[in-house]
Amino acid sequence: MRKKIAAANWKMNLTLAQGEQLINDVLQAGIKLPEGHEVVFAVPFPYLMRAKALVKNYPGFYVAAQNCYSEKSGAFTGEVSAEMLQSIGVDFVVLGHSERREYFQESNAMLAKKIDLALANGLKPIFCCGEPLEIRKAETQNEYVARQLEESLYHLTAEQMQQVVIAYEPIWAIGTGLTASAAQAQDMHAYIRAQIANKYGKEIALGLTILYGGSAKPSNAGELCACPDVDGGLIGGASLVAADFTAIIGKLA
Ligand SMILES: O=C(CO)COP(=O)(O)O
Repeated sequence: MRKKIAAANWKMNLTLAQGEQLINDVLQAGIKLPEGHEVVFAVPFPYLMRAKALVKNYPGFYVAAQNCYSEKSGAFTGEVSAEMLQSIGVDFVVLGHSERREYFQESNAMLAKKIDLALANGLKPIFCCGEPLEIRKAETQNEYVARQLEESLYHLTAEQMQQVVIAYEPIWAIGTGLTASAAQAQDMHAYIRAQIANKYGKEIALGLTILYGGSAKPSNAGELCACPDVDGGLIGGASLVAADFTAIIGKLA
């Protein structure tokens, strides 16, 4: 059975005190995670060690970085390597978020290098893909996402692919209040799984966790998570409110 994941992406929000409070509120909510369900907090770099210490004794709770650099080490002032993240006990790393692609010019090729470094350092990549509005309007979203997968992931071995989590985040749904309908999410998730099956075989595709992201909230998470190919969510705005994120964790099906 593939893993179901509720991942919080705080982006560039919250002070350390606010973040600690939020994690503690979620941990204290008394959630009993069923076998195979995981919760991930993708927090800003300066909070990673603290976040890891907070979740350490809670099975099924993990931390993620929101990025890492595409080179191993060296003279890259201000950047953070995958090895550094591993050295402080980080579990996952979000790679290829559309905000990084747009504001920091991250290309599919650069992301392929980040994926390799993450995997080489024992980090599980949460690889984000998804189309902008004009592509959705032109109904070419499948080709667009297929290319993102191909150019950043298809050099991986089958064994490496098993460590990857994919997050489908249609850009037009991020932070806009516009959610993909359950049917739109299911269609794309099924398409992604079929692409992975073509490349890596059915078994690996069936084991792949594919998250949905884009204005997910307690009121729509149940319907989204009930889709057969939606294995959880990568949650932005609603993950900043403990009660909302806790409610979404409860909707993992
Ligand atoms: O980008 C997202 C998660 O990575 C989604 O953000 P929102 O949930 O705020 O739309």
